[in-house]
Amino acid sequence: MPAAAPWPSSTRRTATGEMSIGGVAVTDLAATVGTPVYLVDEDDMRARARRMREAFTDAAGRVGTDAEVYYAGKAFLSRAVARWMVAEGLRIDTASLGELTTALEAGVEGALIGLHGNNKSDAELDLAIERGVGRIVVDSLPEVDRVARVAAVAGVVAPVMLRVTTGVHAGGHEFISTAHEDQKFGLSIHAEDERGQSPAMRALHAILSRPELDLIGIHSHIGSQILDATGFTAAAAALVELRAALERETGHLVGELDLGGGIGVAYLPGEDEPDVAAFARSIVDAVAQACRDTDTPVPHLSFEPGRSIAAPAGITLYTVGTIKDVRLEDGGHRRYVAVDGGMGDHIRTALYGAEYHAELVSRASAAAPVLCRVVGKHCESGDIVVRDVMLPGDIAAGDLLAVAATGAYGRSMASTYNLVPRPGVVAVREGTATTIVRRESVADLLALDLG
Ligand SMILES: Cc1ncc(COP(=O)(O)O)c(C=O)c1O
Ligand SMILES: N[C@@H](CCCC[NH3+])C(=O)O
Repeated sequence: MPAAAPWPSSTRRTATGEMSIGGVAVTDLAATVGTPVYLVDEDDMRARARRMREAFTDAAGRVGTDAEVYYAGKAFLSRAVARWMVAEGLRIDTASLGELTTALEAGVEGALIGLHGNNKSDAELDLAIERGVGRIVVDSLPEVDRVARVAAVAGVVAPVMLRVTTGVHAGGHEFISTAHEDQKFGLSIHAEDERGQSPAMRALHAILSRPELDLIGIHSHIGSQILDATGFTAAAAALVELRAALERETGHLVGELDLGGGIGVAYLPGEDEPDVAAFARSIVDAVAQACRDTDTPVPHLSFEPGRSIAAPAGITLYTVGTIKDVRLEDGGHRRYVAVDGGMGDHIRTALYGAEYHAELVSRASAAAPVLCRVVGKHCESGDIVVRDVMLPGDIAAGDLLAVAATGAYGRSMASTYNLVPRPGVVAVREGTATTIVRRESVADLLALDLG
């Protein structure tokens, strides 16, 4: 049977066609908090986090090691989300001062936080070291010195990993695939300098030469929205080989390998989500095989999924406004259904050509479906939320429309283009709605404007 639309797990429809999530009717929610609004099914997101942790720890246990899962906060982070993740046994991966501070302010211990960034600020490094962050993922050669200097001033030894690029291409759009060589992240394990050393190996040696740094691991993130494990298994083998080569050259056996995030999700009806347990087993088995091939012990493992935990647990709820039928050059029509948000709260369609699914969720309709394009209210013709979707032909102003699987990279990538304030986020669970991120107001935006 083809997969149903990827709504959060607690999604239901009443006999009158009203959608509810977490036991909360979307019509009640729209009436009380307004639209647009992001909803997150707390139980679904937590269950996804738990399943992810179990999948990787079980897979690791089968090959005699253990694994940690760091939730990638870039997908969507708030203090509540950070607490949910830690309560489910995950740690938090951060990539900016804002994410790091949010995790810390949620009460997450520094030791359970990782810090990424290809151009980390002094403030980020200072805070990470001051709060005893469990790992700083070094992304360049100059950063080796920078982290060592901050650690020296603080009088601590900083735990660091090195982010490397393996040449493996994987994932969706070019902008979200990150381990091919011609991009800004990490250091290549391939390109060699005049001494025959790769930039990654050079940086590993540099880290080992600094007493202020403890090289705890090697990291690779190959991309995002990846639907089969082949890229991960190739990257895993490359990391194990690099680790073995470093041991041969220096005698230092790195304790941990991090394979990054990137597991994909279903965005459309008919798409299947990857089986996380099978995914985890393939990756971990590839590590174990490469360790046998190189005669090295299986390392401790870690992973950084974001999208696969957050995306399907969240939706965006909009109110329909202007509807326009536009005549096309081929004589046909396209129905433009404008909603009260748009590319400000939903940039992935414009940025990556991402595809989404939307439905009328405030009532049932027996009207024949028509091909629609859901657009926003911004001053930009590329302001498209859902490029093509069948909606009932009687869709009208005032109807509520929900877009599925917006829980990751929706609110976290939102902007205030056209000075449109960003929507809030409401967590729903067992009939209760809790605002976890307040809706922005025009007054908030004006408060930044000093005249
Ligand atoms: C270093 C790193 N870790 C983790 C992630 C999370 O990826 P995803 O949300 O695809 O799981 C990303 C983003 O792609 C990343 O750059
Ligand atoms: N922002 C990307 C994912 C992160 C890519 C970079 N790490 C997306 O919406 O798909």
